[in-house]
Amino acid sequence: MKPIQVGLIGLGTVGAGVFHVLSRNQEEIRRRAGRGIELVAVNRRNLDQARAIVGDKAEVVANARDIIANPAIDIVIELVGGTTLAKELVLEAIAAGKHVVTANKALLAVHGTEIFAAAHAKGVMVGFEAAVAGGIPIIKALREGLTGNRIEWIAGIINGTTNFILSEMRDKGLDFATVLKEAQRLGYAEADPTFDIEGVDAAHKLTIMSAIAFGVPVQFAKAHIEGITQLQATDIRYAEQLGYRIKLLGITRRRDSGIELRVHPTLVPAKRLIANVEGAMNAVVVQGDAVGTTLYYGKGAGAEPTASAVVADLVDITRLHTADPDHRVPHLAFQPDALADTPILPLSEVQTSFYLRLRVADEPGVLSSITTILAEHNLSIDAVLQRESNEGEKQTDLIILTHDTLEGRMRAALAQMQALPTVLGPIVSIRKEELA
Ligand SMILES: NC(=O)C1=CN([C@@H]2O[C@H](COP(=O)(O)OP(=O)(O)OC[C@H]3O[C@@H](n4cnc5c(N)ncnc54)[C@H](O)[C@@H]3O)[C@@H](O)[C@H]2O)C=CC1
Ligand SMILES: N[C@@H](CC=O)C(=O)O
Ligand code: NA
Repeated sequence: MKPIQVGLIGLGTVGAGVFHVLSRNQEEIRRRAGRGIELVAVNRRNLDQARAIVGDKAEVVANARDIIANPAIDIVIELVGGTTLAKELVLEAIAAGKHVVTANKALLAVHGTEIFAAAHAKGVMVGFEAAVAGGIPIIKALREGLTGNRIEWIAGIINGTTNFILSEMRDKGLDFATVLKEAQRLGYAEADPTFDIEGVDAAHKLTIMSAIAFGVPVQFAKAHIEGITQLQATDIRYAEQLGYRIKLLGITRRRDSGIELRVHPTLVPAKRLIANVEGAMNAVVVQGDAVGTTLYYGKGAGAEPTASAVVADLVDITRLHTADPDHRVPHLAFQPDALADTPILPLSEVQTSFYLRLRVADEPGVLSSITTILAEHNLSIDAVLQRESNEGEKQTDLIILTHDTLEGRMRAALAQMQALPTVLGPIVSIRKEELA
């Protein structure tokens, strides 16, 4: 049978990885897919650089739209990034009856509903395994491997740049700016690194996983997003003393009243496997009612790890090419007419526990005035750590770990504690998850 013909738009880091993996593993891929997969045309802004990568193995075309218009091409790979041109290209490819593979999480988190509806109507597939946690087959696991379960929650380290920054700050005592530069040099960071450090990239990926896990549309605009820019080395150290690590987690959890969708620095017990995921590695924990806890770990970024996922999607599409849309794996796991309208919860209704650090006057009665406020708001304390003050010092740090509560209650208590004359600086609060 004739090989399936593929065109690639955006031959950058990931695109070059796709070219190399497809070339290197050609024969094995053909045996798995039942048909050869041939990259016949590529496009990138700089044509000479494109030629330097593919040589005479694929045609370099000057206009991306020539790939979409080519009737011989069955699958278009979109790897240009961003949400403007990428959206146009993906929708045009779908309209032209092409299957699409993309690694673009920003595009799908924001415009996924429109794109998946267009693909379903046209009877084509959109593969996006590479968009979440790069090479880790988490979309496959959620959409296929775990379909027997009611998913309860997902918590993941899904941004390599920020995990690398936190690891390096903790292990080597380096400052934030130095480590960010290193992450950029190593190619982990997004073109605009604020997407990484402000938690936006993680929220894009979390939004996609949440939709698949709970059968709701993608709703990036409702995600609560905090990055790591406000995190201080002091809190990383105190957390360690209490047996916790601080990780930037994406958490989505089913509650009776709705779905939590949040990205923020989080204290995680140091004994959990996910607390020990270091550097640019990614890890996702999924809790299903039947399977219990499962953990997926691996490289969430980089040319070939990400290409591994892109090529897996090409194989899937090749295998499903002739199946009609109603009998394919649905884009968001649930059938498009079976998506639920379960609300995404406002932050005040999120349930979590807290680490608090208060700079307080070192005098009698301070601790009791604080615990009284916590008790008034029905907040119960899990542990307290008071740093011994040095002789002559008139202030000290008070660290409190709480049990689970509603975020809204904690906000009200924080406002009251902050107003105490004995509380001397802004109170630091970081959410804590036991993940068990
Ligand atoms: N680099 C990584 O580790 C990962 C990247 N992704 C996603 O994969 C996508 C691609 O990322 P990278 O390969 O890292 O980016 P990149 O910047 O290395 O590559 C993008 C390529 O698209 C080309 N391009 C941009 N605008 C174009 C236009 N108007 N016409 C033609 N070509 C154009 C650029 O010249 C460049 O070669 C993005 O959506 C990114 O978020 C996803 C997972 C991991
Ligand atoms: N910038 C991202 C790259 C992959 O998605 C990250 O750091 O994880
Ligand atoms: Na993946």
